[in-house]
Amino acid sequence: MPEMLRIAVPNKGALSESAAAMLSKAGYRQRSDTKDLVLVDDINNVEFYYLRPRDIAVYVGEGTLDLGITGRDMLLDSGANAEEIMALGFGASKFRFAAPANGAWTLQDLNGKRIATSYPGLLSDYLHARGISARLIHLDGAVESSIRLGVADAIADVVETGTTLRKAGLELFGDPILLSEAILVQRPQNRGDIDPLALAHLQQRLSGVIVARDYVLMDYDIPVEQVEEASALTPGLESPTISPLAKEGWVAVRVMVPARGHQLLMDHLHDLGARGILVSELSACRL
Ligand SMILES: Nc1ncnc2c1ncn2[C@@H]1O[C@H](COP(=O)(O)OP(=O)(O)OP(=O)(O)O)[C@@H](O)[C@H]1O
Ligand SMILES: O=P(O)(O)OC[C@H]1O[C@H](OP(=O)(O)OP(=O)(O)O)[C@H](O)[C@@H]1O
Ligand SMILES: [Mg+2]
Repeated sequence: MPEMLRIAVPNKGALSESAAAMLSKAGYRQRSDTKDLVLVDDINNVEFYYLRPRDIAVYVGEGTLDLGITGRDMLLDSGANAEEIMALGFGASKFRFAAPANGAWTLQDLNGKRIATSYPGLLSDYLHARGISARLIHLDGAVESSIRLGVADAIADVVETGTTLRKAGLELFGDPILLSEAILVQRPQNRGDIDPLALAHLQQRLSGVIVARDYVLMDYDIPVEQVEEASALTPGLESPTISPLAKEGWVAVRVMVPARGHQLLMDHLHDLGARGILVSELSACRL
């Protein structure tokens, strides 16, 4: 039996529920009590450690744990030696500058100013690379209040919908500093090997969940003369499966299509002459 894979999972915060849900869909046991710190999944030979997402890159970077789920922004901010190996398609956010509305700020205006942030590592790398010298004010959270309260002139913070910024009377400026999402990280190669087969299975399972989330399975019948045009609309991931139908001159097509916009696709296929168009949700897949 190879050694148990040890995986860190966010214990709370913006990423924790989606991370646990993704692992459950991928067939792994997850904790039922949010106070549990460790969970052993014997069947899959995996041990899950529930940790603060900010600390996960540190544990994995030090090689104490094999793998972890965290935010790309948190990995880069930590400066830890963990390596991003897969984007997980949830927990998307932008890391951006903001300042009081109508101030018409530019990046260069930050020279000599105070910038509040919970991500000082990420921010100082960015400013340094652009030759901007500013004073960083490191706060734990609720960074949007720092300007009104007089400890900063501008902020660099996580923005998802932008609601928090607007409520604080702030507006964005400059390009996004970073586009972040939840990622899978692995420990550096020089900190010991990860069983390659176990890692491949984990990644295949997670990819399967991502694809099952973003695609649906579509079946339709169509006259042979129209099948080429229909296939161009529904090329599938590799290519559509086309089978003969008992009805002369017709074929059946089975193909995966993006979940987003599939109703519009059904309109177009129907206009082309397709009939019996069925859509089924995917619960899992392995490509
Ligand atoms: N709306 C959001 N608010 C905060 N973080 C978000 C949001 N959407 C996605 N994220 C991502 O989630 C991660 C932050 O997670 P979390 O909320 O646990 O951190 P935290 O703000 O430091 O913790 P806490 O708020 O519990 O003190 C980052 O990778 C961030 O990019
Ligand atoms: O663009 P929005 O959708 O408004 O989301 C972004 C806000 O949410 C997060 O705060 P959180 O609730 O994690 O509190 P914190 O600042 O104390 O971490 C983040 O730090 C922003 O303040
Ligand atoms: Mg937060």
